[in-house]
Amino acid sequence: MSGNSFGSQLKLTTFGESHGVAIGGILEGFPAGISIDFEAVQKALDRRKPGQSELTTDRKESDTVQFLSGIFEGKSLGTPIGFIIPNTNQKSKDYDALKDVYRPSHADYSWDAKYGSRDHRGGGRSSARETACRVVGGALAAQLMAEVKVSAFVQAVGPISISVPYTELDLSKVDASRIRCPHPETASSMEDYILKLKEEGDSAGGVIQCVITGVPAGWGEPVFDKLHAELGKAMLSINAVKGFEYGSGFAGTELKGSELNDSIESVGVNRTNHSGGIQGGISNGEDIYFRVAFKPIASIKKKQSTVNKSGEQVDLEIQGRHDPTVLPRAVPIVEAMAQLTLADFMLRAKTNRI
Ligand SMILES: Cc1cc2nc3c(=O)[nH]c(=O)nc-3n(C[C@H](O)[C@H](O)[C@H](O)COP(=O)(O)O)c2cc1C
Ligand SMILES: C=C(O[C@@H]1CC(C(=O)O)=C[C@@H](OP(=O)(O)O)[C@H]1O)C(=O)O
Repeated sequence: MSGNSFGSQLKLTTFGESHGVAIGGILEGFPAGISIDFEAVQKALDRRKPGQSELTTDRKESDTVQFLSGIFEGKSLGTPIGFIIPNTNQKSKDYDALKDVYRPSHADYSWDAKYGSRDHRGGGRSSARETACRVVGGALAAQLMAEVKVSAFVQAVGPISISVPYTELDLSKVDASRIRCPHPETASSMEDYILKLKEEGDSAGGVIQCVITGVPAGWGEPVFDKLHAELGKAMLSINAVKGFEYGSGFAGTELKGSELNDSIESVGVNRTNHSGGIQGGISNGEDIYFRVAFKPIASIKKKQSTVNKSGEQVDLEIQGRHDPTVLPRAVPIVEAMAQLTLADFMLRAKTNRI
């Protein structure tokens, strides 16, 4: 299996299945001499871990990370940082009924078609459990970029969305609601909507917006490795992601050039930021902002019709501990993938000019 690594200069490789002994990762290219803030890493993991509230899966994991290498006396050595997170609360019996039955819109059939066999328990390696390792990598990457602030929040759940731009939101309040939406009235409607669908045995999708401040002009490699292209890959590699747009995105196509162009006030300062802080694949020093679309969770209790491995029709009512929506737990995953992408480009930028 290839494709378990992300990044160029700073590279995260992850391994492990949801119901195996542990998941883990190796972060290569992390510079030596950095004092590691272990508390910040655990705090990020706590925001992603399962079992947080009735808006998330009931699986209870402490997601305590154990560092195995690359750190000595609290500082990075410049050598690969290896780590594991034990799996402690698997309920593999929940998946017995799914061994030979394909869940609609999960990864069951496509994995079987590709590999001929799979660890069906908890979705195996296709489970979003793997994303805990990305959060460790992201929290370490963030420690290389003191000036950069990455803030994600839930902007929409199903048909309910925040109607004001991010510039009018207090992003320090994201964690004030369980859904991680910084607009209190909208957050409450979002939670009601999710809980109603959960009661009906259904699930909800939505949109996460991410805002990044403090990136200087000059990060991003302008041909294949454009900053927005790598951010797009980072986001689209997260489980259940269906779309990515940055800056004016799809809505910008309805404007004229004269309306969309960011008119220039002075060198490095624009009057608007429809570009989303990226021009020609390179950061221009303004806020970077993008949106990520997540589909509703595939594993729902509501009756669905599917087939088993032998091709027989089966009625399926999925049991087990599933998230009614990915959104609140996906917020720290989006942040982590953005942090990994940015730190990689920060290190790459250091070789651009002597
Ligand atoms: C934070 C998070 C939690 C998730 N929890 C579940 C879950 O409990 N049940 C489920 O069926 N899918 C869950 N997913 C989505 C699946 O992992 C994903 O749909 C599956 O791997 C198939 O991949 P795809 O939807 O990207 O095609 C979750 C995704 C994320 C990001
Ligand atoms: C365990 C996590 O989330 C899991 C993601 C997931 C899926 O299909 O992606 C399915 C569920 O797995 P299980 O049935 O084993 O509880 C979630 O709980 C986690 O994020 O750490």
